[in-house]
Amino acid sequence: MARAKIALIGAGQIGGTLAHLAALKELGDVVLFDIAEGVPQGKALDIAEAAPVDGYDATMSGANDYADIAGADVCIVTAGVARKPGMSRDDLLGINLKVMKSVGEGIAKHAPNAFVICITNPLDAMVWALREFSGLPKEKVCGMAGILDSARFRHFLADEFKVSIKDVTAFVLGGHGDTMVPLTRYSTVAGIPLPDMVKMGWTTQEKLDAIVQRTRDGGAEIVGLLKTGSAFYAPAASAIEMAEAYLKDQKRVLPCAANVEGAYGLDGMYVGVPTVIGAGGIEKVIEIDMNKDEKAMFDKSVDAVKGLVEACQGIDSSLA
Ligand SMILES: NC(=O)C1=CN([C@@H]2O[C@H](COP(=O)(O)OP(=O)(O)OC[C@H]3O[C@@H](n4cnc5c(N)ncnc54)[C@H](O)[C@@H]3O)[C@@H](O)[C@H]2O)C=CC1
Ligand SMILES: O=C([O-])CC(=O)C(=O)O
Repeated sequence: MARAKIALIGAGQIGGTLAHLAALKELGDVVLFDIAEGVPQGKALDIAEAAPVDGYDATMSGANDYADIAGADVCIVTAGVARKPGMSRDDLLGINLKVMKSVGEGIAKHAPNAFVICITNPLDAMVWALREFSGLPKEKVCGMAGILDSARFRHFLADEFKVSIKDVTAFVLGGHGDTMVPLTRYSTVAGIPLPDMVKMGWTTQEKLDAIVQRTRDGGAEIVGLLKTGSAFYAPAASAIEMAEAYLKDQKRVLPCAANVEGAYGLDGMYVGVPTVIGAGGIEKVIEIDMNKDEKAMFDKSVDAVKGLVEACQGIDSSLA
């Protein structure tokens, strides 16, 4: 069977890391696309030159022309600008919206059958705009954020409980911003929900609350440390998990920004929810039961995303 083709739109910090991970996992042949001349070609050559050492079979190429992504099975979009200290993700909306327009048109023309994973921020509004601009089927366009936010939550929890990361599960839903919703009731240590871990004396409610807040601030914490940009290793690993689920038809249950129609009382908007990812793309949106407090947090997050979508519509009248 022919190898899959993976197009990485944006060859910056996340794009380069995605290419390397895709190669190490032998997910397919990789095309790195960027408007910056030389950068995608340089990164592609550098990663190809690591293949003899690491022993992976995957071709790497760099491109500045959308024609080179033709027939891609997966497109992962990181094109745009990352924030710097003092900025919120939402400050990137105007500039990255224009980028989504050109990327959406490029994918629609050259890779209309691809499974598209958007990473560019502010995530939920950008994946919505990318879907609008590309016109691709809703189940084939989604956004990466929930896996990253949940991974951060899992890391902090494993550290607090001094247990293996393998035994910690977490679900962070809602928009990828300050209002994201880490769900403690649905996050566990070997199946034991976090509120029970508090009752069992493994931690205190205060410490758990602080971990929840640190998770919400997880992106800003890295931006504050790096100063020149934002996180890229964990974001790339998270998107690769989604691409792999699609390419291998794994039916993984993963929190992703998906187009939610009907579930959660929503009417076709993108927000972070549990999904099933397989060969059909987003094959299912899972509607979980939320108590009053959880629903209130989720609704607040939905409202924040709606505000950003309206801001996009205000900037580009073709989206209205
Ligand atoms: N969804 C999430 O959880 C996360 C989202 N992000 C976001 O991902 C995006 C990328 O982050 P990095 O890779 O660190 O940024 P970066 O600045 O290293 O890379 C972005 C690349 O996009 C390219 N680019 C700009 N305009 C373009 C266009 N019109 N067409 C094609 N390429 C274009 C740039 O030349 C650059 O190489 C940012 O918006 C960042 O905020 C970052 C981390 C997590
Ligand atoms: O914080 C940022 O700007 C990048 C991002 O979305 C994250 O790392 O969660």
